[in-house]
Amino acid sequence: MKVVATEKAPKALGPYSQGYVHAGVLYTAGQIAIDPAVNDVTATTIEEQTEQVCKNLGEVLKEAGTDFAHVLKTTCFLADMGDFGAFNEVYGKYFTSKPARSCVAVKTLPKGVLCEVELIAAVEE
Ligand SMILES: C=C(N)C(=O)O
Repeated sequence: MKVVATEKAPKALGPYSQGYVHAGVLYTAGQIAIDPAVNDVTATTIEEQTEQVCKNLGEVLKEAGTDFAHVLKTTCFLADMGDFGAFNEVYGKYFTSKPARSCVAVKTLPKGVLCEVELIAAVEE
């Protein structure tokens, strides 16, 4: 089991890691739209926040030695299901292999953000 940690993605907000690799599989924490350069949420719209989330996940994937093409499953959390279409527009640019997915609306997310995404990906060994 190997912990994944990169300064190119936001630091954990609590007692968790950015990701773990075990048996050739990466499990990430949920990423929210924190810009790691300033350690804060600067994006405001669902489109901007989804971009930042995907960029953050891209850095965690890279650190683990894998990429978006190897993602098996994502779980997406939206603060408002009314954002579903706009979220999908940006999400679809990154997850072009269309991994399995669950998408749910939740009451609130950390730091009051609009979306959070976690994923499971294969890591070539
Ligand atoms: C942002 C998170 N992944 C968390 O608080 O668990």
